[in-house]
Formats: sequence, C-alpha cells, structure tokens
Amino acid sequence: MKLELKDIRKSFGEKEILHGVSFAVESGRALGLLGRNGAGKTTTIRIIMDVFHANSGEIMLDGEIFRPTASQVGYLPEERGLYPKKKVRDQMVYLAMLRGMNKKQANESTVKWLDRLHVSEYIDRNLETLSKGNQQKVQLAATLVGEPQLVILDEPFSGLDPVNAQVLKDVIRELIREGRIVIFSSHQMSYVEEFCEDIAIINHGDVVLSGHLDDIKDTYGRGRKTISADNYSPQELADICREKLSSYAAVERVTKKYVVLELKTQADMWQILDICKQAGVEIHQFGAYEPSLNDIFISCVGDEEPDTEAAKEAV
Ligand SMILES: Nc1ncnc2c1ncn2[C@@H]1O[C@H](COP(=O)(O)OP(=O)(O)OP(=O)(O)O)[C@@H](O)[C@H]1O
Repeated sequence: MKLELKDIRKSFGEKEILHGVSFAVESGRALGLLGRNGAGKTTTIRIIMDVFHANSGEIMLDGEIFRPTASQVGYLPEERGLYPKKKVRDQMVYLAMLRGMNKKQANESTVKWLDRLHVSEYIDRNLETLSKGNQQKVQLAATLVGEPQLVILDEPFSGLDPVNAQVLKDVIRELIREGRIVIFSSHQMSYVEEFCEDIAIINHGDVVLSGHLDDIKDTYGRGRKTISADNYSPQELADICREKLSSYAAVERVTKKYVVLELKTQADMWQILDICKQAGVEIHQFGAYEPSLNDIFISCVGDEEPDTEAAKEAV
C-alpha cells in the first residue's frame, strides 16, 4: 500500500498554513514526519484524517482518492482521546465496534492489545486511576484495537520509562513488519532514526526535505568533514578555520567535540591539513562526517526564530 499526499494547501482564514505539502509513505516502511513547533505537522495529519478539509491537493491510497474510515485508520493524537472516568475495557470495546468489529471480536482485540502492551491487569479500571505511562499504553492499545492499516502516532513515547519505551518499540516494529502504513511524528530524533526509513521535514508549511533517510544522510555527509584539535576547543578551532580556510571550506557547525566543515569544490584535503598545521593546530581528528538525523534537522530548520505563537503554545 502507498499513501500519497499531493500538493496539499490549507488556510485558516486569510493565513495559508500549508503551502503545497507532498510526500509518500509505503507499507512496511515507516515515515517520520518532522518539523519545529507550529510547522504544520498536526494540520497535515488532521487533513489525512479528514478532520480538516484541504483547500486544494489530493490524498491517494494506491492511486485512488483516499477517504479515511474508522476501520482503516488508527490515530494516537498528541492530546490523548480516551475518557478518564470510564473503564478501559468499555472504551476499547466501543472503539473496536465503531471500527466494524462484532462484540466478540471487539472483546478479543481489546484483550490482545492490552496484553501486548502489558496493561491487561487494568482492563476493568477507570482510565484516570492508572499511572501516566500506563494510561499512555492504554491509549496506544485503543489506537490499535480496530487493527487499522494506517497508523498515525504523534509523540507515542511521551511519558514512558525506558522499559515501557522498549515494549512500545517492539510493537511499532511489529506494525511495520506486518505491512501497515506507519506515520510517526516526534521531536525525539533518536526514535525516528530507529524506526523510520523515510522522513519528511516540514518547515513553515513547506516540505523542505523528504525521502529515504539513508540517501539523505549520504547526500548530506558528502562534501563535509569533521575536524578537531588537541590544543584548541571546537569554538577556537572554528575561528581559525574561518580565518585561514575560507578559500577551501566553510564552517558549517560547531559541536561540543568537533567542527563540521563544508568543503568547496576546489578543496584539497592535504592543503587543508597543511594550513591547519601551519596555524599551529595539533589535529586530533580529520574525517568523514556521518550526520545524525538531529544534525540534518537542525541544519534544515534550526537557524530561524521559532514560530512565536506555536512556541508560546508549547511552553
Ligand atoms: N484550527 C486552527 N485555526 C487557526 N490556526 C491554526 C489551527 N490549527 C493550527 N493552526 C496554526 O497552524 C500552524 C501549524 O500548526 P500545527 O498544529 O499543524 O503545527 P505542528 O507542526 O503540529 O506543531 P507542534 O509540534 O507544536 O505540535 C500554527 O501556526 C497554528 O497556530
């Protein structure tokens, strides 16, 4: 299965929030939907869910116009949706039946998913009497109880301790292996890197980067080198590089451990090393740059002021 968003535009009043968002996600390969606060991720997800109508653009599933039905889509929203004062079992059975199961199937699926997420002992408790992490796992079980083919998870790891995070990681891997379409939205890049073969980064309502994560890392690492010194801090070394290497390389970023250099086409490695040595730099390391998703994200969207309204909301 393949879900495709094509040139989605969305305005609220006069203000256009999405300016032509396009990306594709295939079953068996999770997509990480990334962006800073206020970038437009939730709006995009709500359009996929048909909560909002796009002003223009199309969503296609295997080449046909996609019309989400409850049975097809499981959405774990950031603001969780279950009722605190109702029993876990009753809510989940109700949801499963809404998604087309009969009572017996709904009961079986409820037991299966609570068990899979290690929260079956709470089946007859009101949701509000559970700890935050266990509530989170029940919310996830409720997202999956209808056995959806398209699973959209917004910050699914929030509030989980490392052991529970591992349980959830195993479940997400299973969902991907079973051939479901998984869209995963998170600000925690390490999780996205663990699960997602593909990413789409949205910035101010535009997709600024999308595709296969390995290819993106290859492209991004090419033409960049890291350099560090025994006798200078990365910050001091960056100043030296800016002054002495400007014909060969630009300082792209300075981390706690090293400086990332973006090489110009005429750059000669030996010459760079030579210039550094002549400037008194005792080189500790000079090598290939293997960017993390976090590096790529910051380089794509990190050097701007945050959306002030969204930043306020996030506080
Ligand atoms: N119902 C609405 N009416 C008006 N503006 C809205 C509405 N929903 C979202 N917006 C605006 O659309 C922009 C994108 O918001 P959205 O919630 O999609 O961002 P996000 O990427 O999900 O952010 P976060 O990571 O903070 O959840 C923001 O400027 C927000 O204020």
